[in-house]
Amino acid sequence: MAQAKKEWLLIAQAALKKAYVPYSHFPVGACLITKQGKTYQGVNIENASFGLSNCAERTAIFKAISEGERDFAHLVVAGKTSQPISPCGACRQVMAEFFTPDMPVTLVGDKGVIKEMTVEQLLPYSFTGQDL
Ligand SMILES: O=c1ccn([C@H]2C[C@H](O)[C@@H](CO)O2)c(=O)[nH]1
Ligand SMILES: [Zn+2]
Repeated sequence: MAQAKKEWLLIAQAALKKAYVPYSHFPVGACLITKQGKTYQGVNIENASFGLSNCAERTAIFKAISEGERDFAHLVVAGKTSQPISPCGACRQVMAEFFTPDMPVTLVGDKGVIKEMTVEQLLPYSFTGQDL
């Protein structure tokens, strides 16, 4: 694996311990990489009103967007799952909003198994601004 990608993986996994998950005890970490190589970490942040919880992927995306970033190269998502973690539907839709269909998304669990997908593979035939 390329050195940069190893580092992104470590950044996503390091985020796991910052997740705020008092209800699910299911931490998720993310590392979003811009085309210029800057990284944004994200974690899931839960709420006593469960539906207000925010996933790690969207936390990383919203952090970057609110800092003015628009051009992204890669997203890495890490879970403590036996299989590579599977992003939820809401996050897939937000990915489709901000990422190109061919952008790579790396999914990892805690057994070292890595799944490489693209945004389009995660959400085929997505609804976007071009449909409006
Ligand atoms: O890809 C995923 C899947 C789930 N979660 C969060 C949402 C919730 O806090 C917890 C359990 O669903 O995991 C993420 O952050 N990312
Ligand atoms: Zn999600």
